[in-house]
Amino acid sequence: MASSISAGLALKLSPQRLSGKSFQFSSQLQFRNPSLVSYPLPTTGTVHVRPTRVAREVSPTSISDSANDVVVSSKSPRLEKDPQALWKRYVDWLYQHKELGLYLDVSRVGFTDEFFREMEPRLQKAFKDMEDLEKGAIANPDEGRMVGHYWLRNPKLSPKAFLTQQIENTLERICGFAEQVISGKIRPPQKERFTQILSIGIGGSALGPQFVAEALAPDNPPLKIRFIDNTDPAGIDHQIAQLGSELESTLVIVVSKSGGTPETRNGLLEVQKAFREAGLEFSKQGVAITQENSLLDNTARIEGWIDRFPMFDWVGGRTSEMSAVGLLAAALQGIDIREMLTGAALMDEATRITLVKNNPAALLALCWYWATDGVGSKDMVVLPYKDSLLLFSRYLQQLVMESLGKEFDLDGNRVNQGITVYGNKGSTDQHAYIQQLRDGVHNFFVTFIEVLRDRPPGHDWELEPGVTCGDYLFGFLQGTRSALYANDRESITVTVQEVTPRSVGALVALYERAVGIYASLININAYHQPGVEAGKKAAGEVLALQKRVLAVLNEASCKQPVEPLTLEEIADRCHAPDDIEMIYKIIAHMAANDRALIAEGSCGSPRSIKVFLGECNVDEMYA
Ligand SMILES: O=P(O)(O)OC[C@H]1O[C@](O)(CO)[C@@H](O)[C@@H]1O
Repeated sequence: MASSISAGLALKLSPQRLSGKSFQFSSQLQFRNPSLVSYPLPTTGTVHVRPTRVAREVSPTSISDSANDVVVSSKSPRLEKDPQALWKRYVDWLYQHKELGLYLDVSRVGFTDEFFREMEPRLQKAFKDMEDLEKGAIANPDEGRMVGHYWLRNPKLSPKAFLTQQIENTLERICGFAEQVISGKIRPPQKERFTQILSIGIGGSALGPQFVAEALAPDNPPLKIRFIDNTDPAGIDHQIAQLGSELESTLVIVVSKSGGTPETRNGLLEVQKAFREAGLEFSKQGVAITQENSLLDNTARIEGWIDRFPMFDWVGGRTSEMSAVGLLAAALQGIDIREMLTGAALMDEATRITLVKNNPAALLALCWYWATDGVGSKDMVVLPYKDSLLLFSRYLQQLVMESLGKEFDLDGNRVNQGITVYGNKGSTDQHAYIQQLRDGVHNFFVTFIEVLRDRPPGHDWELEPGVTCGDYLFGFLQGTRSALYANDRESITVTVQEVTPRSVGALVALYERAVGIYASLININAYHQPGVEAGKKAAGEVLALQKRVLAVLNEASCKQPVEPLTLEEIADRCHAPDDIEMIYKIIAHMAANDRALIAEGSCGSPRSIKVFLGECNVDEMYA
């Protein structure tokens, strides 16, 4: 029987208390987390709270459902504040990986022992899922493929000997190629050696290499890297202009697993045009990283580019940092890629341990579940206190959000899962948005990334008695952590000794595994991205409509005299009256780029516009 909820206040429902119950409610009721209720959410009526979610108790709450009345008040969870009890919690839960010099502190996340016990069987299932994955289970049912990024750092783990061979051969080829490029054995036609890398790719084909370049490239790398990761023409022009005459000594690496991503294709075409205009032969300076037989692979083969490296079907874009995608660029910048692989392999071993307390990825996943109620109710703010780790949050944004942000769970239930990730670096962000984190809306938890080594040995100095510049950075991290906690804002701290290829490899592996475990806890497929397709498809439709608009305008512009058209007329002649808004946007964009001319009116008042093309393309008319 349905209970009635009388609450005009913002509330946080405790899923365990309300689990499985139905409630009458009025429009006054606001759900702080609408995803806890079944869809769609009406303004009046009955809601059903999804059963069987293991989540935190909201404490203290005043839920009284006597006489069918449920009054729920919102209070932050009470976190332990007694210094001695906190110290005990810190010590009891501190995770350390000795060989990696990595620590994980989850003491400032307030999960209870009861929660931990309840999650234990689900974590054991997650470990089993991860084990199956590593053994080659089809973990991506709708794409019918294995998920094997773990094999990249331990090829012997792969379920087939030929895969082991492929991974090892590719690594050898990457190292050999990088050596030859750096030594000048492989060189551009008109220069002694390559000095620059221009990497073209997007998403998982860019974010890892960008993060690693920022984190690990030496001050004077053998080859400097820059990226084209968008189809923004001005952005592309900027990169090419920055290269200037060094285009002659630029190695262009085109990275695309599918080999057909439009942004990457466009970047390639733009760069090839720049090469032509500079009188350079692109094929002598181009390298492809892509799946065998993709469009990009075939193009590179037919055009005779310098080399091609494989992207394996069983490595997803967002987990491809330890494949050729990340390793080739890193090796060319003089980064020790075998150390990166070692760091990742060590972390992989550590995160296979089935004792939750000794498994840092499981601890992370557990904290995420606690902090977000297992439904993404809070955002993950990632704050590395180290400039070189600036791009870690952006890298994690794709890894976490593209993996976990799913509409349906594995049983087909609509769940709209995910965890929002953002952040830049500390202490810089302290002067931007930490104010809100401390005092404002409580919709996040923080992950601090701490680096113990401030500078290479021998370079430190005290800028005031007893205090270095790095002490300030340390102080700001600790201070922010304390200040947030004092106001019931939870945080995790990951600490590494230094930013090295090994620790960066370990961090990548840590988060890859945490995402895998968390995906299992919330029962979603972390290895596909069906939502991305919707945007791609819609973009394709816009471009198709633009072609029709152009054809209609061309026909009218070829008339004598030219016939400027209103938006309604264009929409009518395109047989797309419902698309008039999009047609308006297409015209406004074309007009801003001098490709359509406004004969009458202005874009500010769409109904007034009459438009035509500056030139009549007769060939187009009869095409
Ligand atoms: O490497 P590709 O195939 O060009 O894809 C780039 C990115 O696009 C996505 O598929 C999303 O569209 C990401 O998952 C991927 O990393």
